[in-house]
Amino acid sequence: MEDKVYKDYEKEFSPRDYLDTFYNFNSGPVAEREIVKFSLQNLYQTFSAGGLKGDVLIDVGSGPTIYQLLAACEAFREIIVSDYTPQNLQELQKWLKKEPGAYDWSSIVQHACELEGDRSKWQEKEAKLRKTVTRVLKCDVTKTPPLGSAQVPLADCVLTFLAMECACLDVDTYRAALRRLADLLKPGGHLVTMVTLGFQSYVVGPKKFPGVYLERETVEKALQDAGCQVLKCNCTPLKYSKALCEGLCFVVARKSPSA
Ligand SMILES: C[S@@+](CC[C@H](N)C(=O)[O-])C[C@H]1O[C@@H](n2cnc3c(N)ncnc32)[C@H](O)[C@@H]1O
Repeated sequence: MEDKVYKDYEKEFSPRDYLDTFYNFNSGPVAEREIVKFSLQNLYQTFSAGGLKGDVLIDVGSGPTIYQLLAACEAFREIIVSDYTPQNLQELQKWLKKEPGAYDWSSIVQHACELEGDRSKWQEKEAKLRKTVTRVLKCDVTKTPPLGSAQVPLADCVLTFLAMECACLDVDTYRAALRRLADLLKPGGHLVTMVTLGFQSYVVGPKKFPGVYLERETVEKALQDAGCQVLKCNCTPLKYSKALCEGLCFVVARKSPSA
């Protein structure tokens, strides 16, 4: 691997390399598979019966991935996905429109369905998710507003998985980005995030991308200072084989009802 660190997602990030590295559920590294399972389990617990639900969920920094929406698509009427990188948005559209060459998520979708009680319903789940995602938008969490000029309703839930620590290269930028995400929420809405802890960099194909080093306490404080109360913080020492990091943290926070 080169020592050079790439920061320009638009020029350098390959969605297919990313998917092949981190979401090759059947034949990829055990660590990456266990992390997907950890994510799906936490998402299932958060959005299944009796959990969070509502009209609109906005996923910020979706990347080229859909696994993070498999539980939520049962609980929200509409899902808006967004990412900074145009080629990621194209990769998402390919899957949503069932175009030739779209990434095969079926093993991961089957695992999500197994958690819900019936692995065989994976095709229905894919159809449900395709129907529930209504918009695919460009976003930049370092800008205000992060979704640019797109008119979006205030969300019942903002989801952001493994993206803020890549988009923001220092803690102040991370904290500002979380405040922007909280601004997308209705009062009392929920912010659900998965964060790589002790993060330094990750490898996508032949390229290394940087990130910000975050500790659990920094994440919790940033959420509180963005006007959110942390309801759940589930950390694991699981580490990617293709990233320099110390663990992961799944967090559910609630924006103050009076904000
Ligand atoms: C590690 S990927 C995470 C993708 C996906 N959410 C997942 O769970 O695998 C990091 C993502 O952050 C996005 N990103 C980078 N800079 C960004 C910015 N300024 N605003 C929003 N997203 C950004 C990248 O395009 C990339 O999709």
